[in-house]
Amino acid sequence: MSPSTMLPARVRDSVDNLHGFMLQTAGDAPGAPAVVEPGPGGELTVVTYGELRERVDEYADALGALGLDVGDRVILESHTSSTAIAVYLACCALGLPFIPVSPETPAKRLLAIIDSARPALYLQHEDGGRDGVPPGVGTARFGPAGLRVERAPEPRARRRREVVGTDPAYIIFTSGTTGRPKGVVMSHRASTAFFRAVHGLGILRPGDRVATASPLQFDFALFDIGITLGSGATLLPIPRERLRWPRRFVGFLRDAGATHVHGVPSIWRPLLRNEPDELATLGLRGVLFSGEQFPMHELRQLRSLAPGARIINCYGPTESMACSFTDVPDPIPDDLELLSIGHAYPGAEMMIADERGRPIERPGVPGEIYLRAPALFSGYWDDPETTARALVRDPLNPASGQIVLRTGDLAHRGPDGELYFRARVDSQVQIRGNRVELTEVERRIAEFPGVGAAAVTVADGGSADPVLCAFVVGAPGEGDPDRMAVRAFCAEALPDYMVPSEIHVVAELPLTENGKVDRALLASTR
Ligand SMILES: Nc1ncnc2c1ncn2[C@@H]1O[C@H](COS(=O)(=O)NC(=O)C[C@H](N)c2ccccc2)[C@@H](O)[C@H]1O
Repeated sequence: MSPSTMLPARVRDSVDNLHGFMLQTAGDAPGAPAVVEPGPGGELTVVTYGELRERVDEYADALGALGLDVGDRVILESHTSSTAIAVYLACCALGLPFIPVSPETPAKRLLAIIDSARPALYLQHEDGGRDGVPPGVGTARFGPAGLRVERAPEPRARRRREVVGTDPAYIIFTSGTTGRPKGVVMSHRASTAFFRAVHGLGILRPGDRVATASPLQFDFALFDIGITLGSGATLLPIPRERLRWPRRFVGFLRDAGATHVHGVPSIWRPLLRNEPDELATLGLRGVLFSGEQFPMHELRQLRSLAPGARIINCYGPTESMACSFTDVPDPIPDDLELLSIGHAYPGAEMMIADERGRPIERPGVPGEIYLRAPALFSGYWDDPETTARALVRDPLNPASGQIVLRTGDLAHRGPDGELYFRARVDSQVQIRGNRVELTEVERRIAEFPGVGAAAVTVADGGSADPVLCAFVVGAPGEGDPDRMAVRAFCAEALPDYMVPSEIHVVAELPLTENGKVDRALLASTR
C-alpha cells in the first residue's frame, strides 16, 4: 500500500480488522488459491492470495485518494467475486463501512437504502447497468483495470485517522417487515471475534474448495468469504445463472473441484429433483446450510447422496452472523422430526427465556433464544428504538450492564440439553384463540409421503379468524400430492385449528432474493 493510504502500523497490527484477518494467508502462502471464478471468456481462473492482496492494495490506494473519512459508507453493487472481495477488504482497511447490494436489487429498494445510509460512494462493476444514483453520492466503476471514478464524492472534512475495532465493518440491509430497510451494523471486532471462535470448529482447512451460493447482500456470503479466506481455503463463487440450471450447477461444482457447498436449503431442491445421480458423483466432503429449516425429506435425500460428508446446520440471525453450528447426524434416525441447533459456538452461549425474560430450564418448554457473545451487531442503522428491543440487558444479570441479543426465535431444550428451533416469535398466529406455530404445521405436511416441501401462511380471513393456507411441492419423481389426503394426514396429528383450510399444490415454492421461501408472497397470492 502506498504511504497515502498506509494505516499507521500500530493500528493495523493492534486492531482487529477484517482486512488483516482475511489476508493472513497472503503472508504465509501467497501462491495459495484464494478465489476460483469464471474469467472474461468463461474459463475458470485462479486468483492467488498474493494477487488478491495486490488488488486490495490497488483499490485501497484508489479509494484512499478520494479523501473519504473513516465511517463514510461505500455501497458495492456486485455478485460475489475476487474483485468484490478486494473492494470489501480495501474498505475494511480504510474503515469505510461496506454495504453490499445485488444487481437484482430493485431500484426503489436501492434508493431507500441510499436514503437511509447516505453513502459517500456507489460502486458498481465496469459493465453494471445501474443508473439514476441520486446526486450527492459519488459514483465509480470497478473492474480488473481498477477503479474509474465517474462522479467524485462530495468533499468532506477528514476528522479521523485511525480505524478502531468497534468501527463498523459492514452494514447488511435486510428487508425489515415494515418495508423500511433495516441496516444491521457489524463492527470489525465483532466479526473477527466471531470468525476466530468459529475457526476452532475446524469446518475448513487449506486446500478445501468452498462453493458459495449466496448473493453478496446476504451475510451468508460474507460468512463464506470470511470463513474460507480466514481458513486459507479457496472460495468458488457459483455464477448466479448456474443456480437455476441443475445440470450446469453440478457442472460448475465438478469443473471447479468443489469439496464443500455452502447455501440455503432451497439451492438443493432442483438438484435433488433433477440431478441426484450427478450429485452423488461429486464426492463432496462438506455441506453447510443456514437461513431456514431444511425440509427433512430433502435432507434425508441429500444425506444419502453425499455419504460421509459433514453436513452442518448453521443457525443464527444476521445480528450475530450466526449462533451455532450443529452436525446433522449420519445416518439421520428414521424417527427424527426436528433438527437440533445444538449449543452456541465456542465462546458464546444461547439460553431461552419466557416473555418476561425468565430463563426456561425445563426440557420441551419453548422460549425465546437469547445469545451472549462477543460477536453481536452494533445496532440497526439510524434506528435506536428497534436496536433497544434487540440488544438488551442480560436478563439473568441486568445489574452487570452486559448486553445480550434477543434473537426473536423460539426454541425448546431437548433432554440432551441441545436447543431445537421451532419458529420465529413473530410467525406465531392466533387461530380461534389458540397459538399456532406455522413451522409445526409445515413439518407435519412435509412428513406426508410424496410431499417434497411445504410452506404454510395465514391469509387474512377478513373479520373472521385468519385462514391457514398450505402450499406443497411434490417430492422428486412423485406426482401431485392428493390434497384431501394431506389434509387428513394433518388432522390425524394436529388439533383441528392447526389443520390448513386451504391446500395448494405448486410446482415450486417462490423464493426471496436471499433464497428463502417467500412466505409474504405466498400469503398474498391466495
Ligand atoms: N439453521 C436454521 N434453522 C432454522 N431457522 C434458521 C436457521 N438459520 C437461520 N434461521 C432463521 O433465519 C433468521 C435469520 O435470518 S437472517 O437474519 O436473514 N440471517 C440468515 O438467515 C443467515 C445467517 N445470518 C447466517 C449467515 C451465515 C452463516 C450462518 C448463518 C433466524 O433468526 C431464524 O429465524
